[in-house]
Amino acid sequence: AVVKYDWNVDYMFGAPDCVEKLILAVNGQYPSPTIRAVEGDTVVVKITNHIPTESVVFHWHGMHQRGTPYFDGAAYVSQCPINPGEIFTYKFKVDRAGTYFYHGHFGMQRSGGLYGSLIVDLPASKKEPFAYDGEHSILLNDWWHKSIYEQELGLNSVPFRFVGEPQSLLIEGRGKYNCSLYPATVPPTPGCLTCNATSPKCAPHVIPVTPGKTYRLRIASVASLSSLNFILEGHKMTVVQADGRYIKPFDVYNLDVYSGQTYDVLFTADQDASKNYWAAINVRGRNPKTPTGLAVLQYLPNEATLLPTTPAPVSPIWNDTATSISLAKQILAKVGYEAAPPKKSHRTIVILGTQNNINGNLKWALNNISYVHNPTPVIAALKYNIKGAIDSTPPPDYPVQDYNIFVPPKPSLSANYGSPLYVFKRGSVVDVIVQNSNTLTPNNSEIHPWHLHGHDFWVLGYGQGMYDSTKDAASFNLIDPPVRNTAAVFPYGWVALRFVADNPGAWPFHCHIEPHFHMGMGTVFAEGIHNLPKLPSQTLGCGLTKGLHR
Ligand SMILES: O=C1O[C@H]([C@@H](O)CO)C(O)=C1O
Repeated sequence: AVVKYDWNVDYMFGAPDCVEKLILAVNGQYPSPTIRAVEGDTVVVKITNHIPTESVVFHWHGMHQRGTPYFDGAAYVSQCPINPGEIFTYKFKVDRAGTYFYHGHFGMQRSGGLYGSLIVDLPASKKEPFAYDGEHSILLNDWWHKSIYEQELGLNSVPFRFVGEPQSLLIEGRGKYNCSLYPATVPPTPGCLTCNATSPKCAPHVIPVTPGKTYRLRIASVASLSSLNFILEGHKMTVVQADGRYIKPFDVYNLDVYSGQTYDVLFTADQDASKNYWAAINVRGRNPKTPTGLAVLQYLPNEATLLPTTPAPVSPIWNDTATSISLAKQILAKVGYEAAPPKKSHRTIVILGTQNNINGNLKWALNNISYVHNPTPVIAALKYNIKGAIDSTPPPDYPVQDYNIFVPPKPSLSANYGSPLYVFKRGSVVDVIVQNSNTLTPNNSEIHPWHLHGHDFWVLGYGQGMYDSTKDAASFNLIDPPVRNTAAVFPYGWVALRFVADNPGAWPFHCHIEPHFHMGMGTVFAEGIHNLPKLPSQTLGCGLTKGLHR
Protein backbone atom coordinates (compact mmCIF):
# COMPACT_ATOMS: atom_id res chain seq x y z
CA ALA A 1 0.00 0.00 0.00
CA VAL A 2 0.97 3.65 -0.33
CA VAL A 3 0.78 5.71 2.86
CA LYS A 4 0.64 9.47 2.30
CA TYR A 5 1.41 12.40 4.56
CA ASP A 6 1.10 16.11 3.91
CA TRP A 7 3.35 18.13 6.18
CA ASN A 8 3.75 21.82 6.81
CA VAL A 9 6.95 22.64 8.62
CA ASP A 10 7.45 25.79 10.66
CA TYR A 11 8.48 27.08 14.04
CA MET A 12 5.83 27.39 16.71
CA PHE A 13 5.74 28.54 20.30
CA GLY A 14 5.84 25.61 22.66
CA ALA A 15 6.79 24.72 26.21
CA PRO A 16 7.84 21.06 26.26
CA ASP A 17 9.31 21.46 29.74
CA CYS A 18 7.02 24.35 30.82
CA VAL A 19 9.45 26.98 29.55
CA GLU A 20 8.37 28.61 26.34
CA LYS A 21 10.66 28.69 23.32
CA LEU A 22 10.59 28.26 19.55
CA ILE A 23 10.17 24.66 18.45
CA LEU A 24 10.35 23.20 14.98
CA ALA A 25 7.03 21.52 14.34
CA VAL A 26 5.16 19.61 11.67
CA ASN A 27 1.50 20.62 11.19
CA GLY A 28 1.72 22.47 14.49
CA GLN A 29 2.62 19.28 16.36
CA TYR A 30 5.56 18.57 18.62
CA PRO A 31 6.90 15.95 18.57
CA SER A 32 6.17 15.71 14.84
CA PRO A 33 3.42 13.25 13.78
CA THR A 34 4.01 9.50 13.92
CA ILE A 35 4.43 7.71 10.63
CA ARG A 36 2.86 4.26 10.71
CA ALA A 37 3.04 1.80 7.83
CA VAL A 38 3.32 -1.90 7.07
CA GLU A 39 6.54 -3.58 5.95
CA GLY A 40 6.80 -3.24 2.18
CA ASP A 41 4.58 -0.15 2.02
CA THR A 42 5.63 2.96 0.18
CA VAL A 43 5.59 6.08 2.33
CA VAL A 44 5.05 9.41 0.59
CA VAL A 45 5.68 12.56 2.60
CA LYS A 46 4.98 15.89 0.96
CA ILE A 47 6.91 18.61 2.76
CA THR A 48 6.07 22.27 2.47
CA ASN A 49 8.74 24.41 4.07
CA HIS A 50 6.97 27.30 5.77
CA ILE A 51 10.02 28.29 7.85
CA PRO A 52 10.60 31.80 6.56
CA THR A 53 14.39 31.88 6.75
CA GLU A 54 15.65 28.33 7.02
CA SER A 55 15.92 25.33 4.73
CA VAL A 56 14.96 21.87 5.93
CA VAL A 57 15.43 18.15 5.16
CA PHE A 58 14.08 14.96 6.77
CA HIS A 59 16.13 11.85 7.45
CA TRP A 60 14.30 8.55 7.91
CA HIS A 61 16.62 6.97 10.44
CA GLY A 62 16.99 3.21 9.97
CA MET A 63 15.30 3.15 6.55
CA HIS A 64 17.70 1.74 3.97
CA GLN A 65 16.43 3.70 0.97
CA ARG A 66 17.36 0.92 -1.44
CA GLY A 67 16.98 2.39 -4.90
CA THR A 68 16.06 5.80 -3.47
CA PRO A 69 19.30 7.06 -1.84
CA TYR A 70 18.37 10.62 -2.90
CA PHE A 71 15.46 10.46 -0.40
CA ASP A 72 17.70 9.67 2.59
CA GLY A 73 17.34 13.29 3.69
CA ALA A 74 20.91 14.22 4.60
CA ALA A 75 21.54 17.83 3.61
CA TYR A 76 24.37 18.21 1.05
CA VAL A 77 24.99 14.46 0.96
CA SER A 78 21.82 13.02 -0.57
CA GLN A 79 19.98 16.18 -1.60
CA CYS A 80 19.88 19.96 -1.67
CA PRO A 81 18.10 21.39 1.35
CA ILE A 82 14.46 22.37 0.79
CA ASN A 83 14.35 26.18 0.64
CA PRO A 84 11.74 28.31 2.39
CA GLY A 85 8.51 28.18 0.42
CA GLU A 86 9.49 25.06 -1.52
CA ILE A 87 7.64 21.76 -1.69
CA PHE A 88 9.55 18.47 -1.71
CA THR A 89 8.07 14.97 -1.79
CA TYR A 90 9.91 12.06 -0.21
CA LYS A 91 8.88 8.62 -1.49
CA PHE A 92 10.49 5.49 -0.10
CA LYS A 93 9.79 1.90 0.80
CA VAL A 94 9.71 0.87 4.46
CA ASP A 95 11.62 -2.35 4.03
CA ARG A 96 11.66 -3.81 7.52
CA ALA A 97 9.18 -3.91 10.42
CA GLY A 98 10.35 -2.35 13.65
CA THR A 99 10.67 0.77 15.76
CA TYR A 100 12.28 3.73 14.03
CA PHE A 101 12.12 7.51 13.97
CA TYR A 102 12.83 10.40 11.67
CA HIS A 103 14.32 13.82 12.19
CA GLY A 104 15.62 16.99 10.61
CA HIS A 105 19.17 16.56 9.26
CA PHE A 106 20.18 20.11 8.41
CA GLY A 107 22.16 22.21 10.89
CA MET A 108 20.94 21.29 14.35
CA GLN A 109 17.27 20.95 13.49
CA ARG A 110 16.85 17.72 15.43
CA SER A 111 17.88 19.62 18.57
CA GLY A 112 15.31 22.21 17.59
CA GLY A 113 12.54 19.64 18.04
CA LEU A 114 12.15 18.29 14.51
CA TYR A 115 11.61 14.58 15.10
CA GLY A 116 8.91 11.94 15.35
CA SER A 117 8.29 8.19 15.53
CA LEU A 118 8.32 5.93 12.49
CA ILE A 119 6.68 2.59 13.24
CA VAL A 120 6.68 -0.22 10.72
CA ASP A 121 4.31 -3.11 11.42
CA LEU A 122 4.65 -6.68 10.27
CA PRO A 123 2.23 -7.71 7.55
CA ALA A 124 -0.68 -9.92 8.71
CA SER A 125 1.13 -12.94 7.24
CA LYS A 126 4.09 -12.61 9.66
CA LYS A 127 4.23 -12.96 13.45
CA GLU A 128 6.60 -11.52 16.05
CA PRO A 129 8.48 -14.13 18.11
CA PHE A 130 6.96 -12.58 21.25
CA ALA A 131 3.49 -11.66 22.48
CA TYR A 132 2.02 -8.49 23.98
CA ASP A 133 -1.37 -6.91 24.65
CA GLY A 134 -0.64 -3.28 23.85
CA GLU A 135 2.15 -0.88 22.98
CA HIS A 136 3.42 2.64 23.62
CA SER A 137 6.04 4.81 21.94
CA ILE A 138 8.69 6.30 24.18
CA LEU A 139 10.68 8.98 22.32
CA LEU A 140 13.51 10.27 24.49
CA ASN A 141 15.29 13.56 24.15
CA ASP A 142 17.32 16.18 25.97
CA TRP A 143 16.33 19.83 25.79
CA TRP A 144 17.94 23.29 25.79
CA HIS A 145 16.36 26.67 26.30
CA LYS A 146 18.82 28.43 24.00
CA SER A 147 17.81 28.48 20.34
CA ILE A 148 19.69 26.21 17.97
CA TYR A 149 21.07 29.36 16.30
CA GLU A 150 22.67 30.45 19.54
CA GLN A 151 23.95 26.93 20.11
CA GLU A 152 25.42 26.67 16.59
CA LEU A 153 27.01 30.10 16.79
CA GLY A 154 28.61 29.19 20.11
CA LEU A 155 30.07 26.02 18.64
CA ASN A 156 31.55 27.97 15.72
CA SER A 157 32.86 30.85 17.83
CA VAL A 158 36.32 31.69 19.08
CA PRO A 159 36.48 31.26 21.99
CA PHE A 160 34.34 28.16 21.77
CA ARG A 161 31.06 28.14 23.66
CA PHE A 162 29.72 24.68 24.25
CA VAL A 163 25.97 24.00 24.38
CA GLY A 164 26.50 22.71 27.91
CA GLU A 165 24.35 20.14 29.65
CA PRO A 166 20.61 20.16 28.83
CA GLN A 167 18.05 22.01 30.94
CA SER A 168 15.58 19.13 30.82
CA LEU A 169 15.15 15.54 29.74
CA LEU A 170 11.98 14.82 27.78
CA ILE A 171 9.85 11.70 27.40
CA GLU A 172 7.51 11.90 24.38
CA GLY A 173 8.30 15.61 24.22
CA ARG A 174 7.35 16.34 27.83
CA GLY A 175 9.49 17.34 30.78
CA LYS A 176 9.43 19.66 33.72
CA TYR A 177 12.08 22.32 34.15
CA ASN A 178 12.63 23.44 37.74
CA CYS A 179 9.59 21.50 38.91
CA SER A 180 11.75 18.39 38.83
CA LEU A 181 14.80 20.13 40.27
CA TYR A 182 14.91 18.08 43.41
CA PRO A 183 17.62 15.67 44.50
CA ALA A 184 16.96 12.18 43.23
CA THR A 185 16.88 10.86 46.77
CA VAL A 186 13.96 12.89 48.09
CA PRO A 187 10.32 12.83 47.00
CA PRO A 188 9.23 15.54 44.57
CA THR A 189 8.39 18.94 45.97
CA PRO A 190 4.66 19.06 46.64
CA GLY A 191 3.00 20.73 43.70
CA CYS A 192 5.56 19.44 41.25
CA LEU A 193 4.10 17.74 38.21
CA THR A 194 0.67 18.73 39.41
CA CYS A 195 0.49 21.93 37.40
CA ASN A 196 -1.58 19.89 34.92
CA ALA A 197 -4.71 21.87 35.66
CA THR A 198 -3.10 25.25 35.11
CA SER A 199 -0.84 24.32 32.22
CA PRO A 200 -2.03 21.10 30.59
CA LYS A 201 0.52 21.59 27.82
CA CYS A 202 3.37 20.75 30.15
CA ALA A 203 1.72 17.92 32.03
CA PRO A 204 3.95 14.84 32.16
CA HIS A 205 3.57 12.19 29.52
CA VAL A 206 1.30 9.35 30.69
CA ILE A 207 1.68 5.67 29.81
CA PRO A 208 -1.65 3.96 30.62
CA VAL A 209 -1.64 0.22 31.33
CA THR A 210 -4.19 -2.37 32.47
CA PRO A 211 -2.98 -4.43 35.43
CA GLY A 212 -1.85 -7.91 34.43
CA LYS A 213 -1.33 -7.06 30.77
CA THR A 214 1.97 -7.13 28.87
CA TYR A 215 3.14 -4.13 26.85
CA ARG A 216 5.66 -3.42 24.17
CA LEU A 217 7.51 -0.16 24.63
CA ARG A 218 9.01 1.28 21.48
CA ILE A 219 11.90 3.25 22.96
CA ALA A 220 13.92 5.59 20.75
CA SER A 221 16.50 8.22 21.61
CA VAL A 222 16.87 11.33 19.47
CA ALA A 223 18.96 12.99 22.21
CA SER A 224 21.29 15.75 21.07
CA LEU A 225 24.05 15.06 23.54
CA SER A 226 23.10 12.78 26.40
CA SER A 227 23.39 9.03 26.71
CA LEU A 228 20.18 8.15 28.52
CA ASN A 229 19.28 5.38 30.94
CA PHE A 230 15.62 4.35 30.92
CA ILE A 231 13.86 2.92 33.97
CA LEU A 232 10.30 1.73 34.57
CA GLU A 233 10.11 1.97 38.33
CA GLY A 234 9.82 -1.50 39.89
CA HIS A 235 9.26 -3.25 36.56
CA LYS A 236 11.50 -5.74 34.85
CA MET A 237 11.88 -5.18 31.11
CA THR A 238 12.68 -7.86 28.53
CA VAL A 239 14.63 -6.41 25.61
CA VAL A 240 13.57 -8.05 22.34
CA GLN A 241 14.71 -5.73 19.54
CA ALA A 242 17.45 -3.22 18.91
CA ASP A 243 17.27 -0.76 15.99
CA GLY A 244 14.39 -2.79 14.56
CA ARG A 245 16.34 -6.08 14.53
CA TYR A 246 15.68 -9.14 16.65
CA ILE A 247 18.00 -9.79 19.55
CA LYS A 248 18.36 -12.63 22.00
CA PRO A 249 15.89 -11.55 24.73
CA PHE A 250 17.39 -10.47 28.06
CA ASP A 251 16.00 -8.88 31.20
CA VAL A 252 16.97 -5.52 32.70
CA TYR A 253 15.73 -3.05 35.28
CA ASN A 254 17.41 -0.15 33.51
CA LEU A 255 18.55 0.29 29.94
CA ASP A 256 21.18 2.53 28.32
CA VAL A 257 19.89 4.08 25.12
CA TYR A 258 22.37 6.05 23.00
CA SER A 259 21.23 8.74 20.64
CA GLY A 260 20.18 7.17 17.35
CA GLN A 261 19.24 3.82 18.88
CA THR A 262 15.87 2.18 19.42
CA TYR A 263 14.90 -0.70 21.69
CA ASP A 264 11.71 -2.68 21.91
CA VAL A 265 11.10 -3.96 25.42
CA LEU A 266 8.26 -5.97 26.94
CA PHE A 267 7.01 -5.57 30.47
CA THR A 268 4.03 -6.82 32.42
CA ALA A 269 2.00 -4.49 34.65
CA ASP A 270 2.42 -6.88 37.57
CA GLN A 271 3.04 -4.48 40.48
CA ASP A 272 0.69 -3.13 43.19
CA ALA A 273 -2.21 -1.83 41.08
CA SER A 274 -3.33 0.75 43.63
CA LYS A 275 -0.41 3.00 42.63
CA ASN A 276 1.10 4.65 39.58
CA TYR A 277 4.83 4.47 38.84
CA TRP A 278 7.58 6.59 37.32
CA ALA A 279 9.01 6.05 33.89
CA ALA A 280 12.35 7.83 34.11
CA ILE A 281 15.48 8.81 32.22
CA ASN A 282 18.84 9.84 33.62
CA VAL A 283 22.04 11.01 31.96
CA ARG A 284 24.92 8.57 31.64
CA GLY A 285 28.43 9.07 30.28
CA ARG A 286 28.60 12.80 31.06
CA ASN A 287 28.68 14.37 34.51
CA PRO A 288 24.97 15.16 34.75
CA LYS A 289 23.60 18.58 35.63
CA THR A 290 20.09 17.75 34.51
CA PRO A 291 17.42 16.28 36.78
CA THR A 292 15.68 13.01 35.99
CA GLY A 293 13.13 13.17 33.18
CA LEU A 294 9.83 11.71 34.35
CA ALA A 295 6.63 10.30 32.86
CA VAL A 296 3.80 8.54 34.68
CA LEU A 297 3.12 4.83 34.28
CA GLN A 298 -0.60 4.84 34.99
CA TYR A 299 -2.22 1.67 36.30
CA LEU A 300 -5.84 1.92 35.14
CA PRO A 301 -8.31 2.78 36.53
CA ASN A 302 -6.14 5.07 38.72
CA GLU A 303 -6.21 8.71 37.64
CA ALA A 304 -3.28 9.88 35.52
CA THR A 305 -2.84 12.66 38.07
CA LEU A 306 -2.20 10.16 40.88
CA LEU A 307 1.53 10.79 41.15
CA PRO A 308 3.97 8.29 42.57
CA THR A 309 5.14 9.37 46.02
CA THR A 310 8.44 7.57 45.55
CA PRO A 311 11.67 9.39 44.65
CA ALA A 312 12.76 9.61 41.03
CA PRO A 313 14.41 6.33 39.98
CA VAL A 314 18.21 6.33 40.14
CA SER A 315 20.39 4.98 37.32
CA PRO A 316 23.91 3.60 37.57
CA ILE A 317 26.34 6.46 38.23
CA TRP A 318 27.23 8.41 35.08
CA ASN A 319 30.88 7.33 34.89
CA ASP A 320 30.26 3.63 35.53
CA THR A 321 31.38 2.72 32.03
CA ALA A 322 31.92 -0.94 32.93
CA THR A 323 28.17 -1.40 33.41
CA SER A 324 27.45 0.22 30.04
CA ILE A 325 30.00 -1.96 28.28
CA SER A 326 28.69 -5.15 29.85
CA LEU A 327 25.16 -4.20 28.80
CA ALA A 328 26.35 -3.53 25.24
CA LYS A 329 28.05 -6.94 25.15
CA GLN A 330 24.80 -8.63 26.25
CA ILE A 331 23.11 -7.51 23.06
CA LEU A 332 23.35 -10.41 20.63
CA ALA A 333 21.36 -11.33 17.52
CA LYS A 334 18.47 -13.74 17.86
CA VAL A 335 19.80 -16.80 16.08
CA GLY A 336 17.58 -17.94 13.23
CA TYR A 337 16.18 -14.44 12.79
CA GLU A 338 19.29 -12.52 11.78
CA ALA A 339 21.97 -13.68 9.37
CA ALA A 340 25.53 -14.12 10.62
CA PRO A 341 28.09 -11.78 9.03
CA PRO A 342 30.38 -12.79 6.16
CA LYS A 343 33.45 -14.48 7.67
CA LYS A 344 35.91 -12.04 6.11
CA SER A 345 36.00 -8.46 4.99
CA HIS A 346 37.56 -7.09 1.82
CA ARG A 347 38.69 -3.84 3.35
CA THR A 348 39.26 -2.52 6.85
CA ILE A 349 39.33 1.12 7.75
CA VAL A 350 40.28 2.39 11.17
CA ILE A 351 38.72 5.76 11.97
CA LEU A 352 40.31 7.62 14.85
CA GLY A 353 38.06 10.28 16.30
CA THR A 354 39.87 13.18 17.97
CA GLN A 355 38.96 16.53 19.41
CA ASN A 356 41.16 19.21 17.88
CA ASN A 357 41.92 22.87 17.97
CA ILE A 358 41.94 24.20 14.41
CA ASN A 359 43.08 27.84 14.41
CA GLY A 360 41.39 28.41 17.71
CA ASN A 361 38.20 26.58 16.75
CA LEU A 362 37.27 23.50 18.76
CA LYS A 363 36.43 20.69 16.34
CA TRP A 364 36.20 16.92 16.03
CA ALA A 365 38.18 15.13 13.35
CA LEU A 366 38.38 11.64 11.85
CA ASN A 367 41.90 10.57 10.91
CA ASN A 368 42.74 14.27 11.19
CA ILE A 369 39.96 15.59 8.93
CA SER A 370 37.11 17.63 10.36
CA TYR A 371 34.04 17.32 8.13
CA VAL A 372 32.61 20.35 6.43
CA HIS A 373 29.75 20.24 3.93
CA ASN A 374 30.17 21.31 0.34
CA PRO A 375 27.24 23.10 -1.25
CA THR A 376 26.99 20.37 -3.91
CA PRO A 377 25.37 17.15 -2.64
CA VAL A 378 27.91 14.32 -2.65
CA ILE A 379 25.57 11.96 -4.50
CA ALA A 380 25.15 14.44 -7.36
CA ALA A 381 28.85 15.29 -7.49
CA LEU A 382 29.64 11.59 -7.94
CA LYS A 383 26.76 10.70 -10.23
CA TYR A 384 27.43 13.57 -12.63
CA ASN A 385 31.16 13.69 -12.11
CA ILE A 386 31.00 17.40 -11.34
CA LYS A 387 34.54 18.77 -11.33
CA GLY A 388 35.56 20.65 -8.21
CA ALA A 389 32.36 19.81 -6.35
CA ILE A 390 33.93 17.51 -3.79
CA ASP A 391 37.22 16.60 -2.24
CA SER A 392 38.69 14.00 -4.59
CA THR A 393 41.63 13.03 -2.35
CA PRO A 394 40.72 9.78 -0.60
CA PRO A 395 40.86 10.11 3.19
CA PRO A 396 43.30 7.84 5.04
CA ASP A 397 42.21 4.28 5.85
CA TYR A 398 44.30 4.40 9.05
CA PRO A 399 45.21 6.94 11.71
CA VAL A 400 48.71 8.35 11.89
CA GLN A 401 51.22 5.85 13.29
CA ASP A 402 51.81 5.56 17.03
CA TYR A 403 49.00 7.90 18.00
CA ASN A 404 48.62 7.95 21.77
CA ILE A 405 44.89 7.86 22.51
CA PHE A 406 45.41 8.33 26.24
CA VAL A 407 46.59 11.93 26.08
CA PRO A 408 45.20 15.08 24.42
CA PRO A 409 46.25 15.40 20.75
CA LYS A 410 49.63 17.01 20.19
CA PRO A 411 49.29 20.51 18.71
CA SER A 412 51.80 19.45 16.03
CA LEU A 413 49.22 16.98 14.73
CA SER A 414 46.69 19.67 14.01
CA ALA A 415 43.68 18.53 12.02
CA ASN A 416 42.36 20.17 8.86
CA TYR A 417 38.94 20.81 7.42
CA GLY A 418 37.80 18.59 4.59
CA SER A 419 34.99 16.54 3.10
CA PRO A 420 36.27 12.98 3.34
CA LEU A 421 34.59 10.41 1.14
CA TYR A 422 35.28 6.68 1.34
CA VAL A 423 34.29 4.90 -1.86
CA PHE A 424 33.69 1.16 -1.59
CA LYS A 425 33.47 -1.45 -4.27
CA ARG A 426 29.83 -2.33 -4.72
CA GLY A 427 28.99 -5.52 -2.85
CA SER A 428 32.24 -5.57 -0.90
CA VAL A 429 32.40 -6.38 2.81
CA VAL A 430 33.80 -3.50 4.85
CA ASP A 431 35.08 -3.41 8.41
CA VAL A 432 35.05 -0.07 10.14
CA ILE A 433 36.88 0.23 13.43
CA VAL A 434 35.97 3.39 15.26
CA GLN A 435 38.73 4.34 17.66
CA ASN A 436 38.08 6.68 20.57
CA SER A 437 40.70 8.89 22.20
CA ASN A 438 41.37 11.54 24.81
CA THR A 439 39.71 14.92 24.17
CA LEU A 440 41.63 18.20 24.49
CA THR A 441 40.96 17.94 28.23
CA PRO A 442 43.45 15.68 30.06
CA ASN A 443 41.96 12.44 31.40
CA ASN A 444 38.76 12.81 29.46
CA SER A 445 37.26 10.64 26.74
CA GLU A 446 33.56 10.69 25.80
CA ILE A 447 30.97 8.25 24.47
CA HIS A 448 30.08 8.64 20.79
CA PRO A 449 27.15 6.80 19.19
CA TRP A 450 28.05 6.10 15.55
CA HIS A 451 25.27 5.95 12.99
CA LEU A 452 25.46 4.72 9.40
CA HIS A 453 22.89 5.75 6.83
CA GLY A 454 21.57 3.27 4.24
CA HIS A 455 22.82 0.12 5.96
CA ASP A 456 22.71 -1.91 9.10
CA PHE A 457 26.03 -3.26 10.35
CA TRP A 458 27.08 -6.15 12.51
CA VAL A 459 28.63 -5.00 15.76
CA LEU A 460 31.55 -7.43 15.91
CA GLY A 461 33.05 -6.31 19.18
CA TYR A 462 34.10 -3.66 21.64
CA GLY A 463 37.58 -3.24 23.06
CA GLN A 464 39.56 -1.00 25.37
CA GLY A 465 42.67 0.93 24.39
CA MET A 466 44.19 1.18 20.93
CA TYR A 467 42.84 -1.31 18.38
CA ASP A 468 45.51 -3.81 17.40
CA SER A 469 44.78 -5.40 14.04
CA THR A 470 47.25 -8.23 14.69
CA LYS A 471 45.24 -9.60 17.60
CA ASP A 472 41.92 -7.84 18.13
CA ALA A 473 40.29 -9.11 14.93
CA ALA A 474 40.60 -12.62 16.37
CA SER A 475 38.18 -11.64 19.12
CA PHE A 476 35.36 -10.60 16.74
CA ASN A 477 32.00 -12.26 17.29
CA LEU A 478 31.18 -13.83 13.92
CA ILE A 479 28.45 -16.09 15.31
CA ASP A 480 25.68 -13.87 16.68
CA PRO A 481 26.71 -10.20 16.62
CA PRO A 482 23.75 -7.83 16.77
CA VAL A 483 22.68 -6.07 13.57
CA ARG A 484 22.02 -2.38 14.01
CA ASN A 485 22.42 1.09 12.58
CA THR A 486 23.93 2.86 15.61
CA ALA A 487 26.60 1.64 18.03
CA ALA A 488 28.45 3.43 20.80
CA VAL A 489 32.20 3.66 21.10
CA PHE A 490 33.13 3.89 24.76
CA PRO A 491 35.78 6.16 26.33
CA TYR A 492 39.34 5.15 25.34
CA GLY A 493 37.90 2.16 23.46
CA TRP A 494 37.04 0.96 19.98
CA VAL A 495 34.05 -0.65 18.32
CA ALA A 496 34.27 -2.93 15.28
CA LEU A 497 31.50 -2.81 12.67
CA ARG A 498 31.06 -4.91 9.50
CA PHE A 499 28.68 -4.11 6.66
CA VAL A 500 28.10 -5.00 3.04
CA ALA A 501 28.43 -2.05 0.68
CA ASP A 502 25.52 -3.18 -1.47
CA ASN A 503 23.30 -0.10 -1.50
CA PRO A 504 24.21 2.36 -4.27
CA GLY A 505 24.27 5.86 -2.83
CA ALA A 506 26.22 8.30 -0.67
CA TRP A 507 25.75 7.68 3.03
CA PRO A 508 26.82 9.71 6.05
CA PHE A 509 28.61 7.84 8.81
CA HIS A 510 28.69 10.12 11.82
CA CYS A 511 28.52 10.63 15.52
CA HIS A 512 24.84 11.01 16.37
CA ILE A 513 25.58 13.66 18.99
CA GLU A 514 24.21 16.75 17.27
CA PRO A 515 26.93 19.24 18.30
CA HIS A 516 29.66 16.68 17.50
CA PHE A 517 28.47 16.12 13.92
CA HIS A 518 28.15 19.87 13.60
CA MET A 519 31.77 20.16 14.80
CA GLY A 520 32.98 17.81 12.06
CA MET A 521 32.60 14.32 13.50
CA GLY A 522 31.42 12.58 10.38
CA THR A 523 32.37 11.27 6.97
CA VAL A 524 30.61 9.90 3.89
CA PHE A 525 30.62 6.36 2.51
CA ALA A 526 29.64 5.71 -1.10
CA GLU A 527 29.22 2.74 -3.39
CA GLY A 528 27.79 1.92 -6.79
CA ILE A 529 26.78 5.47 -7.66
CA HIS A 530 27.15 4.85 -11.41
CA ASN A 531 24.43 2.21 -11.08
CA LEU A 532 21.91 4.84 -10.04
CA PRO A 533 19.25 6.23 -12.34
CA LYS A 534 18.95 9.96 -12.98
CA LEU A 535 18.56 11.90 -9.73
CA PRO A 536 15.12 13.49 -9.22
CA SER A 537 15.27 17.15 -10.17
CA GLN A 538 13.73 18.22 -6.86
CA THR A 539 16.87 16.95 -5.06
CA LEU A 540 19.13 19.23 -7.14
CA GLY A 541 19.57 22.95 -7.71
CA CYS A 542 22.17 23.93 -5.12
CA GLY A 543 25.93 24.34 -5.46
CA LEU A 544 27.29 23.09 -8.77
CA THR A 545 24.02 21.25 -9.53
CA LYS A 546 22.46 24.53 -10.66
CA GLY A 547 20.95 23.92 -14.06
CA LEU A 548 21.12 20.14 -13.71
CA HIS A 549 17.64 20.05 -12.28
CA ARG A 550 15.92 21.23 -15.41
O1 LIG B 1 32.29 18.59 22.00
C1 LIG B 1 32.41 18.88 23.18
O2 LIG B 1 33.02 20.00 23.66
C2 LIG B 1 32.90 19.98 25.09
C3 LIG B 1 34.23 20.03 25.77
O3 LIG B 1 35.02 18.96 25.36
C4 LIG B 1 34.97 21.30 25.45
O4 LIG B 1 34.30 22.40 25.96
C5 LIG B 1 32.22 18.71 25.39
O5 LIG B 1 31.96 18.30 26.60
C6 LIG B 1 31.92 18.10 24.24
O6 LIG B 1 31.29 16.94 24.15
